[in-house]
Amino acid sequence: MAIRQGKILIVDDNEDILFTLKMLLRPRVESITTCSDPKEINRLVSRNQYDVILLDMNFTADAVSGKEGFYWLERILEISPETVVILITAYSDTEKAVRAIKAGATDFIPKPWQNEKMLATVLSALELSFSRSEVRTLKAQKSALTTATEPETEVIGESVAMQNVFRTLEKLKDTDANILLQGENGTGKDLIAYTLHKQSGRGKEPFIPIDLGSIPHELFESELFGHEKGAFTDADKSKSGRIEIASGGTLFLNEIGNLPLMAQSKLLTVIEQRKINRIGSTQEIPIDIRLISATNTDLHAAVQEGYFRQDLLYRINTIEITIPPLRERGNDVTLLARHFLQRYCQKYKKEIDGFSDEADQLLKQYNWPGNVRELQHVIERAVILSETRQLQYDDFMLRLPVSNSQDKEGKFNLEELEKNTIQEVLRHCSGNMTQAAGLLGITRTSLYRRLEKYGL
Ligand SMILES: Nc1ncnc2c1ncn2[C@@H]1O[C@H](COP(=O)(O)OP(=O)(O)OP(=O)(O)O)[C@@H](O)[C@H]1O
Repeated sequence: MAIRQGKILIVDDNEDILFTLKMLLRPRVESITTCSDPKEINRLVSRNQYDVILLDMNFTADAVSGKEGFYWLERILEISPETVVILITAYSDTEKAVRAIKAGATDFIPKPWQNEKMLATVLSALELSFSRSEVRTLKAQKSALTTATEPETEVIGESVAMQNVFRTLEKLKDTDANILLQGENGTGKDLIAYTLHKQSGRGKEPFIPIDLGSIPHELFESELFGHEKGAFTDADKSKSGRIEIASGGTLFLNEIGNLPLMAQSKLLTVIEQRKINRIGSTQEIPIDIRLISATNTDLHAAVQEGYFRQDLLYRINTIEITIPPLRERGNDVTLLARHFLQRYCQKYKKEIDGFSDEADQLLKQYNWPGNVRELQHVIERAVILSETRQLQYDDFMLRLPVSNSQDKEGKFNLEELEKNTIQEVLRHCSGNMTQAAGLLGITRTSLYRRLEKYGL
């Protein structure tokens, strides 16, 4: 007969009973812990996530009333409200049984028990514990779904570069292939990932994003894989990870290049075996996810440099899509600028018809190191500050030494422009990194990366 997954704790001060129960349950249940001293309950339950606890009602201090059993039942449910507790007693009566159930026990077994009945009760208690855990996962999914904001727009673009992207997206409509989106910050990778999800057969299932660029390294694994109570110092509750929550739908791993090597190998195992173990648990949870990843770094170079696992890259990049930077999208800048102008005029109840010629020229000539996100911020800020019916050059606060940045052949030197922009913005923000990153429309991490690159 199959062994049932799950962790059981048996608490009874009679060693013979502990031994007999262990022998009875061992062939059918994966993990059994016994304990003869109820004072150990606090420690054990705080550090482990038991699915079911079999608890004696009468210990040596008071052999008959069951008071101790009720006391320990309360303690257990205080520490771990999700645990299924079954009470066992030699002095059973209906009144005690009713009290036990009211106090939160799931079942009540009189001593001496019949083996078959005991086994059936324990197995259905395990079943109940797993259903409860499924309900918790569904609740976590629901809250992740309600907190994940839906994009306010569809992907806008008429340039050749974007039309190529749209053609690839169209081909991927009915596939479940793992996709890697590559592109600079703010180019629209999040938005495209969401669009891919919505167009797929999983469109009605959850889309669960996780931004590996913004969560602290020490939380990566617990965010991704979840954890059991007691798995580490601060783990006072069990928690489903994002992979588990995304099951049935799409998991979007943004800034996957930030994943440390240790977590990379765990992720690889998850993708290959299609199951996960929460941290601190041996229980395997089957998962069914479509994976979309995004990065602003060159993962192939990271593989060469030893920062990224090649086998993982091959798993996540069945199809690789490069999202072009805004400066390579020609007239899309104007198209997007008009789109954002309309949106923010509505939001801030302003009446602005368009851009002055000078402002229009600036939008076209500017380098947009922070891409669409930067354009969006620039327009929003300009709409808020503008006092005229047309947005003016000065409203954008983008005075760039554009003409000085032409190289000998008369072409714009993009790196030079980016460096100048960063310097200008840093001066403008008096060196405040968070503010500067916000104005540039990039994350603080990528601002630091660029400062390092340009030796600023
Ligand atoms: N083609 C587009 N049409 C309309 N809006 C866009 C487009 N591309 C990006 N945006 C908007 O620009 C903002 C930044 O886009 P998004 O967050 O998708 O970029 P990203 O590449 O994922 O950035 P990061 O690398 O920093 O995570 C969002 O508000 C998004 O809705």
